[in-house]
Amino acid sequence: MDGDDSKVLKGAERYKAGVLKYKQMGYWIPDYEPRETDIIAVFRITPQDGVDPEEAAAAVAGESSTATWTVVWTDRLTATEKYRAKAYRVDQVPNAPDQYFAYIAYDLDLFENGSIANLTASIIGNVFGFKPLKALRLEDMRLPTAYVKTFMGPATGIVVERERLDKFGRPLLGATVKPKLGLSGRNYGRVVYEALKGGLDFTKDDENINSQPFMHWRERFLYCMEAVNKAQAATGEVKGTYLNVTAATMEDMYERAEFAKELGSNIVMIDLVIGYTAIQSMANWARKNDMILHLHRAGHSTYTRQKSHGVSFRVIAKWMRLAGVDHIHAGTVVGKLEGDPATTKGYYDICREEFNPMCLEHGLFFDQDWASLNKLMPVASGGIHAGQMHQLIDLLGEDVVLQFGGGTIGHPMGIAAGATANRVALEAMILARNEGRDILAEGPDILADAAKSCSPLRAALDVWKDVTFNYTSTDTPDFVPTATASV
Ligand SMILES: O=C(COP(=O)(O)O)[C@H](O)[C@H](O)COP(=O)(O)O
Ligand SMILES: [Mg+2]
Repeated sequence: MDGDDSKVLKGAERYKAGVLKYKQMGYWIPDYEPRETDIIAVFRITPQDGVDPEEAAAAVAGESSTATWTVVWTDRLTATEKYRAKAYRVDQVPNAPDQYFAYIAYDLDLFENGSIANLTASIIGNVFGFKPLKALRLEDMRLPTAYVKTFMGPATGIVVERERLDKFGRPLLGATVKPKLGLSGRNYGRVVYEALKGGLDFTKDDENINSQPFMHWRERFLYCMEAVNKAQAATGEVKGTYLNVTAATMEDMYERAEFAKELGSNIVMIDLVIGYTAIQSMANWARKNDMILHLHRAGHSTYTRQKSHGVSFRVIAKWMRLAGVDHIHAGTVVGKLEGDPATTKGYYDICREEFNPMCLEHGLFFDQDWASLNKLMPVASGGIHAGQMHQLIDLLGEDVVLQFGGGTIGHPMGIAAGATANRVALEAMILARNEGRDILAEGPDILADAAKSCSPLRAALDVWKDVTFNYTSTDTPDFVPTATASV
């Protein structure tokens, strides 16, 4: 094409058969002011060498909305200017000369109401394999109220979950049953009973426990619910165990969920790998059946962890709040798995706030109003132990489930003692916080004092005292963090 190839072409020139730049086709509109009802996505783009970043942004807008590689006259049968996504801003990423943040606005009419599958087919569809880009990452999205309101949101929500469990003013405590695979139903149920009787609120199936030859699902559900009922009778507290209903088909998942309900379970669990449509179906089921729905984010790190390509977990957290799960694994900062403090704070805010103000330091690129959707309980899990209680409460706050799998079941005095150590550590720390003490600075002393009258806590502190996971985070914010982030 001759002349200025960054200008939007008009009339006959625009619709002549052939190939045009995406900018010429109208996908780069630098003076576009997004409408209140537009969905906005910010992508991190790494253009191929020699590709103009604005053209790359326009290409992303094109391929994630209406365009193909060549001019098609059938565009003229549509309200094409409305349906074209519009790249309107490109900023260099701080300290990454080959990367750019591209802002793209999408008209609401491009999307079906209440469907994560439909949203994602556009926003993370073809575009991630696009040749002019070396890499592409979806960093954040602004979801307009008009769109948020087409979703049901969390089936139960934090407020109602606490009321059903009759537990207030402190984080909830859980544990993932270990070993992850291989226990028989009877032994599995014993682990659950010991952990709940010892002081935990919840136990949980691990992500990969479904219905294997060593323990079929009905066997697990029967022994687990026997354990829950006995532990409730022994302690006088409400207890729960996340029964993982993840299975090969929706029919199997419904069957398992119905059986969990029949046995009196207050919670069921699914894995992120079941897919967005299955998650939304299970959220609808949970809402109709007064069931808390726990989501384990199994698989997310395959596409969330690397900064240059994939989808940020903050976007997954937003989609999951829309989709309607009640619990979501959101990181621990101090544990065994990836979790920068500032980035993690952004995820927790997405789960728990009514309104997220823009906060680049925590990776939040936009204001986000949650329009009265229920709050989603974040779950901190993965390599944590009682000796970190002060850090966990300081970093993650009160509306969170703290899950100690190895940190309960690996206790030298047994599973119930492991649970007691965690419960005593938690209650000592909440009491100290409520008395106005500086728990971050005084945490180790508070724990040591509590351990004087609790030998299980003493043993936990002794055995895990030196365990930390100090590695450099991969997924860090690009904008200078403010003082130490606490959620
Ligand atoms: O099995 C565990 C934790 O076990 P343990 O407590 O013994 O380490 C969970 O699968 C991880 O928390 C998942 O990670 P994330 O919560 O980051 O999704
Ligand atoms: Mg696990």
